[in-house]
Amino acid sequence: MLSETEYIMLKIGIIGCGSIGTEICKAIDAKLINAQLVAVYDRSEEHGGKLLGALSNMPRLLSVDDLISESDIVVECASAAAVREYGLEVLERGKDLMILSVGALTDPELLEKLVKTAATHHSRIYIPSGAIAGIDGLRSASIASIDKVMLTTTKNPAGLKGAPYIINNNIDLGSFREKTLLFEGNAEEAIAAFPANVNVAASLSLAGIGAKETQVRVFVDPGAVRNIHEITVEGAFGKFTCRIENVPSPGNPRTSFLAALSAIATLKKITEPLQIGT
Ligand SMILES: NC(=O)C1=CN([C@@H]2O[C@H](COP(=O)(O)OP(=O)(O)OC[C@H]3O[C@@H](n4cnc5c(N)ncnc54)[C@H](OP(=O)(O)O)[C@@H]3O)[C@@H](O)[C@H]2O)C=CC1
Ligand SMILES: O=C([O-])CC(=O)C(=O)O
Repeated sequence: MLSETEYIMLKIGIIGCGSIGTEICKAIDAKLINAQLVAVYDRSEEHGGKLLGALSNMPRLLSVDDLISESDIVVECASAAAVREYGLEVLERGKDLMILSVGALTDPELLEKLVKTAATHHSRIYIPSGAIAGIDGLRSASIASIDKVMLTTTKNPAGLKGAPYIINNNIDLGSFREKTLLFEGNAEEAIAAFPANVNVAASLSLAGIGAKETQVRVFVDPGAVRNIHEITVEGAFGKFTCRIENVPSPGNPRTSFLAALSAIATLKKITEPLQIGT
């Protein structure tokens, strides 16, 4: 947990130097956030080196151990495996943790361990809204009863390439000529099937009624130039629907640009006195 003076200049360490990590680092470099980028880490030396080359105020490329020591908050933007490998250690050492690979938290044991560890060590876990809007409304709505949360995701074949569901079912992504339903299930099943494509299903689950009750549909559309997420929530408050047409990141067609912007906005929120939104 940060003291009042430390809020003045948050020390950030980034695990994962891919498309989201790069955008966050560039935002800190451009002084969009009142924070210091102290260290980055990536298992790919190439990605780490490329990122450093794109920054004017170069952070250090450190081991995870040293990165945690140097940081007030560690931002995971690598993979669900990275959450499992490093999440607990960050929190045990009293540092805050931001998680982008939210799908990791559909494992109830890991979620419980992380939350308990954060509570014991007075650290916080931040989950940005990521590539969707509507998390604020869902959190408010979930104070009363919720009857339904449904996510419908539509991506171009390039945005679904490499997913376990595609590989295990021998799906030829090049064979689709029109928008087609590929998958229907709950958020837990969706994360297992598309771990790098529907982390947003995990965020919705955490904000709402859990991964078993949150419904997910995944469409492939060869004509889609954007990553589209449609969200329907119904409950005691009434009903809302939300449709986000995301521009994919240039470096990773699976990941929407909004996901990186959301992480940047969350870091800004941590450093600023005025807190807007639920
Ligand atoms: N919450 C949300 O709304 C969203 C979440 N995401 C998730 O955020 C994460 C980052 O996305 P993105 O930046 O697009 O991903 P990228 O693939 O562009 O970058 C991830 C980087 O992290 C590295 N990496 C992966 N696992 C580890 C590990 N265990 N230890 C160290 N480095 C690791 C990768 O190396 P290598 O190339 O060798 O794998 C790669 O360099 C992903 O898990 C993605 O699924 C994405 C979009 C939206
Ligand atoms: O970026 C997106 O559109 C969503 C995504 O990949 C995810 O939630 O994992």
